[in-house]
Amino acid sequence: MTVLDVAPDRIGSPSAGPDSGYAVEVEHVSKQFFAQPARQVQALLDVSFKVRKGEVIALTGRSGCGKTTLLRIIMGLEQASSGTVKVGGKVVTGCGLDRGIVFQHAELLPWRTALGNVMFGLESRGVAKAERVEIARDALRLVGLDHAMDRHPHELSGGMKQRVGLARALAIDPQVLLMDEPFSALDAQTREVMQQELLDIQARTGKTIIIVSHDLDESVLLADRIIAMLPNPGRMQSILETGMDRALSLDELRGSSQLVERRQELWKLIHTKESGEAHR
Ligand SMILES: Nc1ncnc2c1ncn2[C@@H]1O[C@H](COP(=O)(O)OP(=O)(O)OP(=O)(O)O)[C@@H](O)[C@H]1O
Repeated sequence: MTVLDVAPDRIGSPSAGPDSGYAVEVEHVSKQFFAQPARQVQALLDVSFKVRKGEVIALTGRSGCGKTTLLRIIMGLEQASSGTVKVGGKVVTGCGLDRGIVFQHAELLPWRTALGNVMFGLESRGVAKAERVEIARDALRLVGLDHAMDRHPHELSGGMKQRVGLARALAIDPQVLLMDEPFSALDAQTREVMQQELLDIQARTGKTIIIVSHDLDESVLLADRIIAMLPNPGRMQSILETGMDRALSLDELRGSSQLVERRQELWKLIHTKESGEAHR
């Protein structure tokens, strides 16, 4: 047992809002960027969906369909031009302790150890030092880095760095874990190991997870539901239930006909033309 299993409010939870029963509610979110005075990019147009507590959702689509922008808006790193996002029934107005984020590259502080990096996020949140150490150790154990807590980033492999990034996000015990292409920079074998570990951690902690991925297999394997998105303007095409049997390991699912069928279905959805035809 770790602190992450047993003490959800150890670090302090965000002020409670009315509980809608959903972990995340995205309501009519649009986003325009004004890249140059005369050039407006419609990164997102009227995106709405709800995420149940403990659900794993993938945001998938071709390059430029607004996946990262949507994740950043949910995180509170970017403001929607219109529409709202609620987390635990509370409108998002900026970053908060109820959300943790993992990026494609962990961006660790090079002068700090793995433990020091995980503790860093807790420092700015005013957690007492003894408690910081304990929570950071628990988080690093959860991601399988018991043996490497005192190593600096240059002594860690790519997969280990991503594990530290995951531990850093989990240490604040967020209600929702947001992940932006977290495994795409890893070699294929490490990626497969980490995908399984993520689902194991999810099963243990019950975290709600929203993961951005352009990898269709990864989306189908990890998610309960997939938000299929289209570009120009960035928008939702549809929501696909993956229906994967969670009693099976990812290794077992990788060889299944169900995965092949769902991947093909998803490919068609994200390559839909306005007319409804699929193109290559
Ligand atoms: N800060 C910004 N300023 C101007 N345009 C932006 C900005 N951020 C994103 N965009 C534009 O918004 C659109 C959506 O970008 P976003 O990065 O969210 O897409 P994505 O689906 O995550 O793409 P990829 O899969 O290539 O990472 C793109 O056209 C992009 O060029």
